[in-house]
Amino acid sequence: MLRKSDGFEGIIGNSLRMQKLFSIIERVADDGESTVLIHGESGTGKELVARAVHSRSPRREKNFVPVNCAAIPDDLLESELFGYVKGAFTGATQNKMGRIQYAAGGTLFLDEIGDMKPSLQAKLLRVIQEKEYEPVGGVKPVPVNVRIVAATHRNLEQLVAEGKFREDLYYRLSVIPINIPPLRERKDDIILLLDSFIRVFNRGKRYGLKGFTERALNALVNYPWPGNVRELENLVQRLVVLHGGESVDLEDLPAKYAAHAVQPGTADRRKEEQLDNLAPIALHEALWNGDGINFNDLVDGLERQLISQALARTGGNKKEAARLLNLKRTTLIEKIKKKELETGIGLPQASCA
Ligand SMILES: Nc1ncnc2c1ncn2[C@@H]1O[C@H](COP(=O)(O)OP(=O)(O)OP(=O)(O)O)[C@@H](O)[C@H]1O
Repeated sequence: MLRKSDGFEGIIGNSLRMQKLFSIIERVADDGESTVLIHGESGTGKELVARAVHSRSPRREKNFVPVNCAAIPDDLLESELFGYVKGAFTGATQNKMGRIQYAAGGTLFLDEIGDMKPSLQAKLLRVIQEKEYEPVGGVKPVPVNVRIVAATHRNLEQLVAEGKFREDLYYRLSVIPINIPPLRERKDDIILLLDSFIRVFNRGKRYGLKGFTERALNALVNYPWPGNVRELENLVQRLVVLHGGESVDLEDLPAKYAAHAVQPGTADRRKEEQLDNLAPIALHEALWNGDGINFNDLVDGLERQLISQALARTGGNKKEAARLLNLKRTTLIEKIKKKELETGIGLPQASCA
């Protein structure tokens, strides 16, 4: 069973980076007004984060309106966003409400904001600064109260430097920047995500996917996931269809994933790498904010993750998990009880053959 700490508003993750992200979302949502700029590679969950900001905010009773600026042709985007008045152009036989108006009182999510053309950037700036806009063909400004949450996978600062994005809009948008780390920088979340999507895609299936062998899991954890969580989600969906009723072994994975299998003899090197990696993870600068850190929570979170991952790798076998963790079995059992992990262990037996 997934525990509350394994995710937030449908965003799965319990790595330290994600825990930090969840607490930022909570603060930002409480504020309810400031403009937010979410940065992250494709498939990292930018829309999920934007939805979480909305549904935790005082605006939650009003609409959350997503607009993908890259998916709508430039000439249509203006009337989509701002609406138009009757007679504005041939074919405008009646007034049409724009998505900004539809989001009034709520949140307008502008995905791929880096693709917005300069004339629209100017109109958007007016919405943020003056809280008003003019529909296409309109002469009277219309007041609107909307929170703008924008997202991009591009480097907006660089676009500003290249003269492709308005500097004043950039500063207005990035009042609160939120950065979503790519999956390869939070590998601790991979097993949790696999488990979570297996549950989702197994639902209602006669023969659900049983899980992964340790060899397969190792390859997936090593893989760099350029398409991030979306790619992982798609892979699990495909495996559920192709291997329902079985466990997925290394040979069952598509070649590009299987190519990341751990070669025999590299285990010791990996252990050393893990030790080397531990310090930067634990001391990551992003953890620190003005109020300092919550030492006990962070240490507890790290222990929970290590225990859940060891249990996942051993199909819930505590003796084996204790061996992987180099802990006494009794110490591990004590920790599991103390942390109430007994019924909520990361993966069910079935998820890791
Ligand atoms: N942490 C997560 N937990 C659960 N599902 C996730 C997570 N991150 C992303 N997803 C899922 O991955 C898919 C892509 O997420 P989303 O559309 O929010 O990403 P995005 O960063 O906005 O991508 P793009 O930039 O390509 O639009 C969705 O199906 C979403 O539900």
